[in-house]
Amino acid sequence: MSDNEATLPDCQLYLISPLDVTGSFPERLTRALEAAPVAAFQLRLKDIDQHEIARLAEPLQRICADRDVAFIVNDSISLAKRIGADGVHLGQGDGDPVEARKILGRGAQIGVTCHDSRHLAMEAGEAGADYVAFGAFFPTVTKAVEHQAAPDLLSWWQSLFELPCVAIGGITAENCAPLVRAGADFLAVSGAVWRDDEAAAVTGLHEAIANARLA
Ligand SMILES: Cc1ncc(COP(=O)(O)OP(=O)(O)O)c(N)n1
Ligand SMILES: Cc1nc(C(=O)O)sc1CCOP(=O)(O)O
Ligand SMILES: [Mg+2]
Repeated sequence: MSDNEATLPDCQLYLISPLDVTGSFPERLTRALEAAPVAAFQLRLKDIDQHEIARLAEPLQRICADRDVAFIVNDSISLAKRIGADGVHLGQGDGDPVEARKILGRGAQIGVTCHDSRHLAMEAGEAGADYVAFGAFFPTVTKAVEHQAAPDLLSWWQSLFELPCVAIGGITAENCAPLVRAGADFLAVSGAVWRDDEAAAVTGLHEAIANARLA
């Protein structure tokens, strides 16, 4: 192990779903999860009613469970509860982490979007979140973003707090090194995985993380 590797936290992949998980998506998810280690998968669907999301979630949840990948639901505490997800990701307008903890229990993984804000992240930590998410680090077409984060936010967080931090927004194998080297515990990635060959993309990200830790 190099000196750099010893001082950096482990950095794991956290995949975010595309908005369409119908058709061949379950096969694509399987390929992605079998290409290289992935820690978590977030089901991020928009403008679809909860019954339909629950129906779409079922095979994906099974694929994740079979491979020990945490299955996180975006936006909705009630949906996470209903389908027995491993956790929920909450944006600033999506609900209270304290309430999520009461409803989902001690074992649930609760993540909170903190944009580029140290204050929001400390608040989320105090509210009992299991991770804080900072972003967007790079331009993204997956979502219209209003906040831009820089790697020094990750270094600052890492130097002061034990709570894991997630980096999100436009992350690719080509641009992820500064985030890994700044101490991101997880890289959350959507477009770079699903826009083309998902297995090659996951392998590429995994290799890029390993190389960044060695450099
Ligand atoms: C890991 C992770 N980080 C941030 C987000 C963004 O959440 P939010 O701000 O609620 O925006 P939407 O994803 O709901 O559009 C996320 N989903 N996951
Ligand atoms: C869902 C999401 N939240 C962001 C934030 O900054 O909070 S950026 C983002 C999009 C992530 O997808 P991609 O990897 O395709 O950029
Ligand atoms: Mg949200």
